[in-house]
Amino acid sequence: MSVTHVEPAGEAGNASATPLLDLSQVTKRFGGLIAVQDVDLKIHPGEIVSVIGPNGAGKTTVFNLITGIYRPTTGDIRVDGRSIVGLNPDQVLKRGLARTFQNIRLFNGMTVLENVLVGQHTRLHAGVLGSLLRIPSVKREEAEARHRALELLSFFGTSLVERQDEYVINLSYAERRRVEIARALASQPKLLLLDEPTAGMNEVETQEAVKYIRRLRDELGVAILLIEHKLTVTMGLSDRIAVLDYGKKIVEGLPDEVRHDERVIEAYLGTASRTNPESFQHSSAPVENE
Ligand SMILES: Nc1ncnc2c1ncn2[C@@H]1O[C@H](COP(=O)(O)OP(=O)(O)OP(=O)(O)O)[C@@H](O)[C@H]1O
Repeated sequence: MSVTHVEPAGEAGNASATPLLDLSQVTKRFGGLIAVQDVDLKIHPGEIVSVIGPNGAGKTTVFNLITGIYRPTTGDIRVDGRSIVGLNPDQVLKRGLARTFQNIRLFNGMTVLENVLVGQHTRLHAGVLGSLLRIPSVKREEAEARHRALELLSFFGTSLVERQDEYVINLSYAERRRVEIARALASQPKLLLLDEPTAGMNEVETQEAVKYIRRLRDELGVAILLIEHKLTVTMGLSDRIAVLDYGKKIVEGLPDEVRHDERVIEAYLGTASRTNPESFQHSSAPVENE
C-alpha cells in the first residue's frame, strides 16, 4: 500500500514541527448554545490522540468542524500549516483527512469491495465520458483501483477479501466497522478520525479493534484522532488524551495524567469512579444503530 510511513509521535523535535492538524481557539455556536469553546488541539504525524468527555461535551462537533461539516464560528483549523476553514467535506478529504462515523455509514446495497472502491473516488481521474466509453486508460485505472481496494481489505486479514462480493448488510457489525475503515483508508489519508470505533462491540471485538487501530499507525503511518468512551481503548492506545467538558478542553495529557486528574474525575467519571477508576465509561454506552 502506498501510504507513506511516518515515525510515531513523541519523538524529539515533533513538538516544534508544523502539526499535521492544528485547531486554534476554535469555537462553534448553535444559536445561543456554545457547543465548542476556544479549543486548541494539535496532532502530529504518527500520533494517536483521543478526545473524551461526557455526553454533549462537544466531541462530535469537533469532528464535524475538522471535517468541514460545520464551519467554526471563530478560530482556525490548519492542516500542514494551511487553513481548511471554509472547505467542504470533500475538499477536506482531499487534504488528507478521512473519517468514520459513530453510526456506520456504508452503502448497504453495495458489496464490500464496491464500498471500498467508492472511497477511492477522490483519487481517480476518469471522467464520466471516459467511464462510459470504457477507454483503455479507464479500464486500467479501474483494475488498479480494484487491486488497491483488495489490498486495503487484506489489512484486516483474509475474511473481508473472501467476502468481497458480499453485500455489507450481511456482515457482522464488527466487520462493517472494518469495511468503513478500509473505505476511509482508500483516500490515502494522513489523518484518520474515528468516531467511537468500538461502540457496540463485545470485549473480543474491541480488543481486535485496538490491535488494528494501532497497526494503522505503526504499519501505515496514519495519525489517528479518536472519540472513544472505553477506558481500555483510550488508555491503551493514546499518545495523548484531550478532555472536553461543556465544549471546553479542560485537560490534555498522557493517559496516566488524565486518568488521575481531579478535573476529569469530577467532570467525566463522577464520584462513583473514585472508588472504582475502572468504571471510566460512558454513562449510556452507545449501542449498535444504523
Ligand atoms: N447541529 C446542531 N444544532 C444544535 N445543537 C447542536 C448541534 N450539534 C450538536 N449540538 C449540541 O452541541 C452540544 C455538543 O454536542 P456533541 O454531539 O458534539 O457532543 P458529544 O460530546 O459528541 O456527545 P455524545 O458523547 O453524546 O455523542 C450538545 O449540547 C448538542 O446538543
